[in-house]
Amino acid sequence: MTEILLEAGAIVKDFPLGRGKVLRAVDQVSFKLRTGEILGLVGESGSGKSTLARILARLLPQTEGAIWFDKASLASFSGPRFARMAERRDIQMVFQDPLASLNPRWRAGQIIGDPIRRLGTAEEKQKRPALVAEAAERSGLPAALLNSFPHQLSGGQRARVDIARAIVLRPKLLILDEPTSALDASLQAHVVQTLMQLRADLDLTYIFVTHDLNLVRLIADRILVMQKGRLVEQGPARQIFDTPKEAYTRELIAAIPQLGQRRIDRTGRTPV
Ligand SMILES: Nc1ncnc2c1ncn2[C@@H]1O[C@H](COP(=O)(O)OP(=O)(O)OP(=O)(O)O)[C@@H](O)[C@H]1O
Repeated sequence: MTEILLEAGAIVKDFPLGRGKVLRAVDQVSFKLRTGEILGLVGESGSGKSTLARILARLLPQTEGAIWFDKASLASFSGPRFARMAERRDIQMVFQDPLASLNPRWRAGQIIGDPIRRLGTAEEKQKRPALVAEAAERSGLPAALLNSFPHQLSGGQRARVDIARAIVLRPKLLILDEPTSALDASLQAHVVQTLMQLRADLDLTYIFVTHDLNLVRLIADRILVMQKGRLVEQGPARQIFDTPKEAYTRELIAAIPQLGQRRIDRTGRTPV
């Protein structure tokens, strides 16, 4: 059995709606993530996936509950203090819409190197150009594009800039929030292939947030199913697809178009 990398205990997130009312976006979510796993987080739009992902990445504070990462409690480290912690560099997030998340005034190389500037050691800062070049290459971004601004890049290239930024400090965990949803199907497959290769090469653990159950079925080890902020079902991917317990999960699966039509190899090798 591999070690637990992250544990979430009864996470709750309330957003204030005014007049004392709140929207409970995440409701008592608990799960464990093992080192090396690909955990798929699925559920319909508005079910709380992105909110949970942002809480786990420490981009948003939870209202209640605890998060343990690599045996340390993150609950007591929030906001500015967490930003300077070693754990901050070990958990990185890849975003849904890189055009919205990448600084439009920075060149790709500057964006990729930004985590080094903020969180890197003196040695990493000195080696920044080489580390940026390596992360770009691993992410499939041609070196010639490091001088480009985000708007000068294609959607696929922007996704690769965001991935390179996320891996430049060699994190342990990547939280990927619909990283390919802005791309067309063939580009999606290429980017997922790159992610699988990176995971194998850099020993990464993934939490993959997606609407795309077809993709999750192909790549995830375990799946969490969310509905209205609650975790309604969790288990090994095969079990979730073959013998779903909840009616909601059965509905999600029934809505999948053309199950199994795409070919993505978890090891990162190009399918033959
Ligand atoms: N900053 C916020 N303030 C108020 N409500 C919010 C905020 N962020 C999210 N919500 C609400 O929380 C609920 C969960 O949203 P969330 O984005 O986490 O769902 P999701 O499952 O990721 O959806 P999608 O797949 O469409 O991205 C929604 O009702 C949403 O409107």
